[in-house]
Amino acid sequence: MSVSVLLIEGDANHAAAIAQALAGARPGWRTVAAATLAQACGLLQAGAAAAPFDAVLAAQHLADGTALDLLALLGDIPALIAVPEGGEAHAAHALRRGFFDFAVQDPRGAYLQVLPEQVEAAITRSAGLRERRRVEAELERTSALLAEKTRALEVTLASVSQGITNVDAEGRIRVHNQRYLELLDLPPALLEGEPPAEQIVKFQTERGDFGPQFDLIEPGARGYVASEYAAHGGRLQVPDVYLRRTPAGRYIEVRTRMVPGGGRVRTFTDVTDYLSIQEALRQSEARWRSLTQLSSDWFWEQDAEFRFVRFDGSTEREQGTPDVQLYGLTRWEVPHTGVTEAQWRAHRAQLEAHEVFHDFEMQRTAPDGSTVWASVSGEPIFDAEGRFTGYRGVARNITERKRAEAEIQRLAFYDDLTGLPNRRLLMDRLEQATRLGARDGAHGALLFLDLDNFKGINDTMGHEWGDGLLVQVAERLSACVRASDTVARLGGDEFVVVLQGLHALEAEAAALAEAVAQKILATLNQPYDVRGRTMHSTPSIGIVLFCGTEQPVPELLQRADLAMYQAKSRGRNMLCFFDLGMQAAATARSALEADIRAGLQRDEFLLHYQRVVDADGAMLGAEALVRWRHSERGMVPPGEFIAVAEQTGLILPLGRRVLREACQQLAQWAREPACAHWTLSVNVSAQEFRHPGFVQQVLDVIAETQADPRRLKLELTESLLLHDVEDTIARMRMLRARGVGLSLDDFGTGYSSLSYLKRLPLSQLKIDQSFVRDVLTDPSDAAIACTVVALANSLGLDVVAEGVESDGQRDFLLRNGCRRFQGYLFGRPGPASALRAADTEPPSR
Ligand SMILES: Nc1nc2c(ncn2[C@@H]2O[C@@H]3COP(=O)(O)O[C@H]4[C@@H](O)[C@H](n5cnc6c(=O)[nH]c(N)nc65)O[C@@H]4COP(=O)(O)O[C@H]3[C@H]2O)c(=O)[nH]1
Repeated sequence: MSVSVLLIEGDANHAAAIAQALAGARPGWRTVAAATLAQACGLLQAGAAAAPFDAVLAAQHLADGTALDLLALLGDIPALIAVPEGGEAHAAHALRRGFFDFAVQDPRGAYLQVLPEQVEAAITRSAGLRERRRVEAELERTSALLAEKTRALEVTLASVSQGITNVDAEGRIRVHNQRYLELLDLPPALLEGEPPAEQIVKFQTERGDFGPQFDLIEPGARGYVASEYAAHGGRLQVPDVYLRRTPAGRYIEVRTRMVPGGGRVRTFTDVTDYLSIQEALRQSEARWRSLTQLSSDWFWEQDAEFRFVRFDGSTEREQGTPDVQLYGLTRWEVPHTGVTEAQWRAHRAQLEAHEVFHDFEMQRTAPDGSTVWASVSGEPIFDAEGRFTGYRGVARNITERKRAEAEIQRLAFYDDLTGLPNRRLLMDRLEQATRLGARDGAHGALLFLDLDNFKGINDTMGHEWGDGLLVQVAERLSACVRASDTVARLGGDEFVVVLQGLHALEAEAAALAEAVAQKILATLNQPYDVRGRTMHSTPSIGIVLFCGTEQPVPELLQRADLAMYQAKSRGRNMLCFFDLGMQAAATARSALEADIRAGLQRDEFLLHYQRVVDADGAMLGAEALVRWRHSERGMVPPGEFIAVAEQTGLILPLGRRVLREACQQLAQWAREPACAHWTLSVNVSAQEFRHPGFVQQVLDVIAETQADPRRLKLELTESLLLHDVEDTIARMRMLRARGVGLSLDDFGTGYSSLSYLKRLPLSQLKIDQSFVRDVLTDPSDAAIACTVVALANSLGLDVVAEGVESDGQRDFLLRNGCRRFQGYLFGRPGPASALRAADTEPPSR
């Protein structure tokens, strides 16, 4: 073998000699001598780079601390130390410290004696030794690494939240962690000595861990039935993943993984919390499902660009649009109505500001053409980082509510029959019109219309025709004015037209208003075709101008109403502007009303009586005529207050008083033989007669006063026949059944219809004094008077002529069959006492 040796000796000559000797003994060896450590270092360094040495041989005296330095340079080559024979002890320290590998015997204590074989053997032994050392070092490092890894594994196993076991091919539990013991509540001692897994199962079985009470309620694919497991002694082939329940009530998910070599690793995970969260989630989803399925609301979600991405709930039914048509669209891209541009802008601004919004209402047309109203509320959605991801919310079909609202609005503000604004809306529009007038200085006009003959039409033809006429009048009125004007129906046959912005000058405005009113007159005068019948109707129109808010709206209406009455009293079918004279009359009327009220309270009303006589002038009875003994005005005749009493309803208390006094008078006469046969007529207004309690009131008064009903005659007027004739007849029959006489006053002046006359249970007709007055001079009045007498006779009724002032009149009437008379010719109305006194004397002619 060719060896390269570095020799180091403190003496250069010695070193060289040794090198030479070695080289001589082994030709081919390279022997290099170094006399100093520094030199040796240099050579070694050079050798490491170029021609490495196989060994270094040093003299014993170098086996001290300095050898350390040398050794540092030796690298991986054997280091020999030459020691004198038996001198190894000297080198022991260096050898022990590993500075040198071997001590080479030098029998004579000189290097010269170092044999090449010794160097070769040293090199060989050194190689083995080094290899062993290397292996040992490697082993040490590996076991240290293993120990470290084992520690790390143990720490890991101890810190994981799962229980873990490793069962080898023989079924012994080789590895387990603390968590495994905790989860299955196993005593640590049970796992000592790597016991067979069956031993654990046995322990658990004995403890009762697998009783039926731990069966999973819903074993399903992932669960297993604990009682079965026990029955199989733990040898049940369990699935790779299953769920078990522990006596502690925890749910453990067990996963088994086979490992190479036949063993298996099991993990035990406590999934109780997970399951309860899952259950809570399931419940929550079930709730959500119930909500969406049972509620008529629907739920929606949009992405960050406000496009629909999800719908839950009865959307198609309620929304009127299938979901699929809405996905990917924004709310404003879905065809809609009922939302103005400004409302959309406001809504989009809200969305862009990521604000919560409530009850945004919109309207869509469903595929079937119906209108669907929806109310939408929503809130923005943000992800975990707070980024806006869209909107979600709820929507509700509010079509019914909208319909109801519209209906309420219609009922509240519009007339049901004609669809025109009603009084409430009219008042509102009038307020607006007067405010507008105040701003722009233009006059407006209020036209108050009443149909002249409407009541007659309604009564004679029926309500259907009356309603039909009103609808057509409404249409014609609307056609006569501008869209900005208002046509309203106040009720019955009363209409109001509000004309706005006519003219700044009053005269001009009046002319314009009159033109419109004339147009209305002409239009409403045209014949109507109602339910196939041609009808005629005319209006009376009252007009009042307004400019600004000076006159309160109710007063304007009142003035127009007054003007309308004026138009009526001037002959109907005409228009009349309001003037202050009318106002004065109205004021006087309300003063009179207050006065009548006070008069009733002060008991200022009394009765005068006017005689009714037979052909011989003998007294048959009398007519009671009310008088008002006014504290300031003296005796006021009924002509001055009856009409107002009728208009204001005061006729009811007044009439009651008259009836009571008349009946008392009758009862009084009954007690006096001379007058016991007298009858007494009492005037009854249509309004009184129609009052629901009237018949009973008459009967009560009769009973109370003990008057003989057969002596009482109620004088009714023809105006009674204008309303509900059947009811009138029924009431009359009730009174007649109790013996009360009924007389038709003023016959021939009003609406008398012969057909009615036949059906009315009357006992007497009165010839109105307007016919009697001119009976001698006016042939037609004479003819009427004679006809009434003939009619009464043919119907078997008494007939009385009233207002007879002259013998001529009396004689004419007598000649023509009239046997009863009343009038100044026989006596003026006066107190009852005067009546009796007069009766004792011959009638004054
Ligand atoms: N020119 C003229 N007039 C004559 C003559 N004879 C009687 N008169 C008047 O003619 C009226 C007859 O009463 P009427 O037709 O029922 O008309 C009555 C009646 O409609 C009503 N009235 C009177 N009293 C009552 C009452 O107690 N209740 C009701 N509801 N109305 C009454 O007032 C009307 C007027 O009553 P009065 O002013 O008392 O006027 C009475 C009477 O004074 C005559 O020969 N020539």
